[in-house]
Amino acid sequence: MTLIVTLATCSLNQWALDFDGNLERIRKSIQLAKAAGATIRTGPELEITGYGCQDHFYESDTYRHAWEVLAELLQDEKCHGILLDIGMPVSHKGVHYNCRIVALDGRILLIRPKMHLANDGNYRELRWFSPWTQRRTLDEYWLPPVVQETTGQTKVPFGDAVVATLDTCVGIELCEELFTPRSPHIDMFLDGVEIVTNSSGSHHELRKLHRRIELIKEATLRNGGAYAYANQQGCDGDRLYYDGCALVSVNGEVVAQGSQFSLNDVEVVTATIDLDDIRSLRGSNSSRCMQAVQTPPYPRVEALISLSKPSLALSTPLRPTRPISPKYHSTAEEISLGPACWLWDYLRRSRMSGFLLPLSGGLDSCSTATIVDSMCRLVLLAIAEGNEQVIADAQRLCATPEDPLRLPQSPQDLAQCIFHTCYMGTANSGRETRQRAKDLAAQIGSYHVDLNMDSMVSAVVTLFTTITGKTPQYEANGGTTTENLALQNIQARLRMVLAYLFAQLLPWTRSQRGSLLVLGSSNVDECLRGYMTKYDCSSADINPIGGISKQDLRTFLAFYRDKYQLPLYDQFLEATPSAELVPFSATYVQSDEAEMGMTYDELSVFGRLRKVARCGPVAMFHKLYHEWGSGGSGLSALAPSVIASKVKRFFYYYSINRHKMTTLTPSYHAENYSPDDNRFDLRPFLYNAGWNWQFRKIDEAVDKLKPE
Ligand SMILES: Nc1ncnc2c1ncn2[C@@H]1O[C@H](COP(=O)(O)OP(=O)(O)OC[C@H]2O[C@@H]([n+]3cccc(C(=O)O)c3)[C@H](O)[C@@H]2O)[C@@H](O)[C@H]1O
Ligand SMILES: Nc1ncnc2c1ncn2[C@@H]1O[C@H](COP(=O)(O)OP(=O)(O)OP(=O)(O)O)[C@@H](O)[C@H]1O
Ligand SMILES: NC(=O)CC[C@H](N)C(=O)O
Repeated sequence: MTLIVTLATCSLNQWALDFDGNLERIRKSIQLAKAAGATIRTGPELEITGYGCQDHFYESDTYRHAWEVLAELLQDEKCHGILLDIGMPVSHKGVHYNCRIVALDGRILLIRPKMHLANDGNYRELRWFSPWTQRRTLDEYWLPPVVQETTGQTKVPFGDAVVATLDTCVGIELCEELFTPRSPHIDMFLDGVEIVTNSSGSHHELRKLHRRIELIKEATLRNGGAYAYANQQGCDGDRLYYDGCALVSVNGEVVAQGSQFSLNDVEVVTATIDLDDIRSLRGSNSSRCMQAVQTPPYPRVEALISLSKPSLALSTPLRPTRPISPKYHSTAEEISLGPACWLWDYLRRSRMSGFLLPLSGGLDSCSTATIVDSMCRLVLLAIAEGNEQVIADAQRLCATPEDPLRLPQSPQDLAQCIFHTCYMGTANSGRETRQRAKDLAAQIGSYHVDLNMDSMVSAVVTLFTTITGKTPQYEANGGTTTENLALQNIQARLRMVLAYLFAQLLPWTRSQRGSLLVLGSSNVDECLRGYMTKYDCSSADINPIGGISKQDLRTFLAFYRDKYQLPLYDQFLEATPSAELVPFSATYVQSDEAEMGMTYDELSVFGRLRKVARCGPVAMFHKLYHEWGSGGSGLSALAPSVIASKVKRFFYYYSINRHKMTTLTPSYHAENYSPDDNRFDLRPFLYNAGWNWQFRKIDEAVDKLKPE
């Protein structure tokens, strides 16, 4: 007889330590799962506390409140009648674990601690938790009073076990366990487990989803079985955007997939599967059966529930969900959606009134502005779909004394309420950049200010002259490089001061309440090279593009131009990137790439080799010799000495400017070659920029490559 099971997994927009909000989102997901006919529900990793609590996982309050929230869920009868798999931290015998709680009808059946912790890149789970290393072993966990009173239980099994229901067997995996070479699901599936849940706290990185989906498909491809993946979604209080994409795979195929980027706080994804499909596939695979016989059994805890329904006996027959092709966004789409969703969460959760962006008419600040535009479009779509949370948040932001429940009527209308742009010109600013900034602001609908700040610059320079008796000059007027840089940096830095002043007072001038978040727009490449003034407009409150490369930003703007038919973007794409901080003439215009001594495309290559391929100067030279030199596939091979000088120049500038990364504005994490010193790329910031030993080795290699 066919046994049909409806599984529910979900993406929840949890927020670190927001226990009320997290509880309500979990509760809602359980109710939606039940309404969809599901008999088992899984949710994101550490969903009760939020994944990103970080050092709050040292605090006993975090554990105490997690139990209190769990007790509320257990005693809520609307959450009974379904097998629940809920995430929270648990302290056992003085050790902290990242756990899943399996519960049914108000009773806890099992606490399953994570066995393989995530500890690279942005992940630091070993800082707060220990892995449970006792394979297939159970201990007794004595419940805290708040749960004892609720469930009537005093102790429950704690450890590595699976859950036997009346008709099937369920295993549990937590996020990173899927990514390890010897994932627990392999042995669990071999031991007769038919459904594995995976609860994740997995954040977005451009082009990363493929890997995750391949691993999930692979999990059920060789062994047969069903795999239900849940993830957190949204900004839970940090630089990371968790990108949902709850998913169910059966026998190597995806049968259900949720959104990767969304403003919905609760998204439940269900799939109906036929257990017979799993059993018949397994029975026909002889080599798998032989391995299964040899697999040591897992301890089983019993759940007195039948997850399946005999499909033919139902008045409305349930049909297994058909396989689908997984959906992947292009990189440009990912940029238009991920940072936009993150900005919306940040804005509403910070309770600020909107954004202020110094808009220069260049590509970078144009990209930041475009991401805000994308956010406004997403908000309007969510309002049209009746998303109650988005409606409430938009009403708070757009309220007027006359209409406290005012809702924006268009993306431009929303931008007019919350988005402020400011062109801060000097004598060195070009007419074209000023006009482009104005045109872009009009297109997006931002409240735009176009000002000149020469009086401010000359006041500071005059003060300096009065005190020192010296007047710095631009190089073009006979000044030294130092004078030239100082005159540029003072313009750039005063823009930052002005930006914060306007962010604080612009709403007041418009009879609005509150103040604005200052947005930054340095991209990952210029940060890496240090081609920016420390504490200028790069020192903003948050930066949606700080983790995105110039190359990807160009692709993003071209995509946006085509998607919404906005020819104005051509002007930004065609313009030569320039800081416009020195006098220009008929024969000279400042250009980023000329001043940096390298192109943005080269910087992307250096950046990836430095961080992703973990290259020091010598390894980078070797790799680039194969890539760009005569051994490479490129048409115009570069001489070893040319490659050597490019590598040395990069490392020189990277190292003298590394200190700028310590004060980098918090940015949306998007790239695996991000130089973010605070969380992702932990390195010294005082280097011997001569790299004497390393550069000598490069010179020796170049000598060896010279023809005899
Ligand atoms: N090792 C170290 N540890 C800690 N701090 C250190 C330091 N070395 C210098 N510093 C500090 O950093 C300062 C130097 O940094 P900073 O003031 O930024 O100045 P700096 O890096 O010398 O110059 C700014 C760079 O950005 C370029 N730029 C300027 C303006 C705008 C743009 C643009 O794209 O819009 C680009 C400009 O061409 C130049 O390459 C020093 O005066 C000192 O205060
Ligand atoms: N004239 C200006 N008015 C307002 N903000 C400015 C101005 N010039 C620079 N800024 C701010 O300083 C940041 C850094 O300038 P930068 O020249 O590196 O970037 P950009 O002009 O946006 O892009 P690009 O590097 O492609 O020219 C800008 O993104 C912008 O936020
Ligand atoms: N929370 C986790 O275990 C996440 C780790 C995993 N490598 C990921 O990026 O999704």
